[in-house]
Amino acid sequence: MKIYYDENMPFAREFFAGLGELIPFAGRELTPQIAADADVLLVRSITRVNAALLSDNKGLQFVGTATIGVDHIDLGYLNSRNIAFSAAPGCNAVSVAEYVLSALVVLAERYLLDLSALTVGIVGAGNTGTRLSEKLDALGINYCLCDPLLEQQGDEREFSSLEQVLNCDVISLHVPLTTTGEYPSHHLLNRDNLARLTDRQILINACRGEVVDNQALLALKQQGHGLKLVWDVWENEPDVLQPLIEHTEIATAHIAGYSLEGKARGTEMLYLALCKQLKIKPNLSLEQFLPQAAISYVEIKQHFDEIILNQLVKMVYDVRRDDGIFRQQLTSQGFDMLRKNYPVRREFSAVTVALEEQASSDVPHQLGFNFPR
Ligand SMILES: NC(=O)c1ccc[n+]([C@@H]2O[C@H](COP(=O)([O-])OP(=O)(O)OC[C@H]3O[C@@H](n4cnc5c(N)ncnc54)[C@H](O)[C@@H]3O)[C@@H](O)[C@H]2O)c1
Ligand SMILES: O=C(O)[C@H](O)[C@H](O)COP(=O)(O)O
Repeated sequence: MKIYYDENMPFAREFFAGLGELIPFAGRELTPQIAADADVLLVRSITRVNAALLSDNKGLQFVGTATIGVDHIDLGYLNSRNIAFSAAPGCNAVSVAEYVLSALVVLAERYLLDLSALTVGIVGAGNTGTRLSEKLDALGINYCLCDPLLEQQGDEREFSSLEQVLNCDVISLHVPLTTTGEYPSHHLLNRDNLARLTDRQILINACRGEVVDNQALLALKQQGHGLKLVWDVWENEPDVLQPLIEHTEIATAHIAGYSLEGKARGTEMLYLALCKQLKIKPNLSLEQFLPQAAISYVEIKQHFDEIILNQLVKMVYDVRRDDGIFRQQLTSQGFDMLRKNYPVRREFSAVTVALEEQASSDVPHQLGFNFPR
């Protein structure tokens, strides 16, 4: 069995070597000719899987994407050919939530904001929006959720309309990119509703670039609008709208979900899905492969407070590192290379936090850090 896999998929060799012959490919360079003899095709979001790519392939049995988003996959086409498919829902939701949290901590310090006095509007209350809301709960930060689809399905959480959420101090977008259905998200934020945002608001896009009209946003910023932007995803990646960068507070190369755990969980989920498809009992798990974090144990010797918490968050992940790399190296490296060479980043769960008075605070644990046993 020939298993083609994106070279940017951590631990692919470890997980799939026992299942067939492994052939790596560069995500944007896969052609119909190369893909012609694949039995299994494992991609990430930069490979468009559709009739054009699979025109020469007659034997494909399984397609997997080690990502949450599936907007690069023609699901109808795979279905029409009876090709099994699996995505990796939730694999990097924690990673994105930690990206947003790091951005909030950095902006709070930059502008002397009291985070506990702000309300965060979360658009899209699925895996990522929910992980973010849990972390905000841990910190006592208010939030509103907007997700008309979940609301219609009877999800019991309290929901707000998009209109209401766009009044929040922080707006964080976590929807899939869709162009059809009752609530398409393409240009969900457009010239009209962007213009209604105020100078004091923060807009975070870590879902898909096309959810916000980037040209309209640039025009607004060029008129001197004070809206603060945290921008991880861009319309038309990898050819991003470069003039927008100077108008952002934090700009990154679509890496919000790029914690080692987030990417590797995607690989593990595809391994499990492929084993199921092949009716093989899985015998590997991610814990076997994840290395210990470079800083894996922290002892806090004084009363746990907001200052310590902010230091802790930034110690594990300071989003300014990725913002700096993006601004300095986008031109020389290119968007895709920045992503390919992304430095290791770990999730809070890779770090054990010991408090001298262990009972003094539950916050680190609720935020996702480990407690010592
Ligand atoms: N920047 C990154 O690295 C990164 C990482 C992971 C995911 N993403 C993107 O974020 C998206 C969301 O991830 P997720 O894990 O939460 O997905 P998910 O499918 O678990 O949740 C998405 C939620 O959005 C809701 N939704 C759909 N259209 C909506 C609309 N118009 N208005 C409000 N809500 C709407 C859905 O009902 C669903 O509950 C993914 O589809 C992916 O494109 C980006
Ligand atoms: O949809 C997702 O899971 C994320 O956007 C993911 O981080 C995309 O990463 P890529 O497949 O482009 O490496």
